[in-house]
Amino acid sequence: MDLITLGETMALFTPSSEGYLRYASQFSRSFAGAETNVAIGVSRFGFKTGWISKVGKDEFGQALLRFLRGEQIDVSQVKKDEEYPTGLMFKEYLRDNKLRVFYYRKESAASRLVPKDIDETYIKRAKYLFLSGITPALSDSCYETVKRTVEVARNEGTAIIFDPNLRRKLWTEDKARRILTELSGLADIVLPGVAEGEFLFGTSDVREIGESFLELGADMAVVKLGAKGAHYFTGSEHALVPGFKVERVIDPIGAGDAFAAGLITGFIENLTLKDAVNRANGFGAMVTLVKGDVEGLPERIELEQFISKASLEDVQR
Ligand SMILES: O=C(O)C(=O)C[C@H](O)[C@H](O)CO
Repeated sequence: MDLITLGETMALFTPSSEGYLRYASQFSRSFAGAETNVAIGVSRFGFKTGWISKVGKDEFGQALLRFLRGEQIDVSQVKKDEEYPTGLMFKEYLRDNKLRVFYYRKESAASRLVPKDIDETYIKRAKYLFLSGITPALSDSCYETVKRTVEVARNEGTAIIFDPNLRRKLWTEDKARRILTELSGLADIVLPGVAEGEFLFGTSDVREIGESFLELGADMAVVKLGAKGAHYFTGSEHALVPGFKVERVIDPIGAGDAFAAGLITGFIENLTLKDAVNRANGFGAMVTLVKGDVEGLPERIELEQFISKASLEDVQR
């Protein structure tokens, strides 16, 4: 297995109209979950991925598993909960590109994950483990499950990639800061945005943020700047890899997950760090061109065309 992930994915309802959700009557249904977004991105590049979770024994759970199998993701480690449902999420598009999300995930099947749901041999078989700061926010037992997974990965040499993915709606600031700091220090590679760095360390200085993650114990930090690109930091290297120009952002949600997916494909292929971050920037940019979290995740040929077109435009400028 090249990559495994652990987390919650919900049925996502997107209204066909703009304005307050109270007035919306028609929705399209897809799925949303940072960890499956990452797995889908890596899988579309031809690598073997798996997802560990729980879904309800309900129609949305069934649909989700069918969708992920269609993306070639191994779902053998997904349990079906008899009692608790698959979580739901709604998006609301307001004026001036303001977007709100509403969760119906309290007491969801995934929030009932417990450490004994983790098959240690499955973690051992993977090269990379991707985790986000969303999962430990779901419940105390999810936090314990993440901790156990991290412990197994560290013992077995599976590299841990952690995106703090701060979700303020899910927990208190104090708890979020304490647990995100703890998990960042246990990861090999951390992928924060500047806002998350500021939340954890009280500074918006990119260099200070990158170095603070290394001081916590990570081997590498890649600080994402959105369209401007990303800075990578290791003990010996630090550089900015500029992002790609995008004419019009259609939907920025999922760009961070796409970035993680692109970076992981680069690591699997042993690209140089600069090339891996450049690819990650390409993934992130491409996802914003299309509505939805995963609809814009590229296949290899599409990414190559996107990057070579962007380089050509740079040369002509
Ligand atoms: O907010 C969450 O919990 C999600 O995982 C849903 C979103 O689609 C995801 O975060 C996008 O990164």
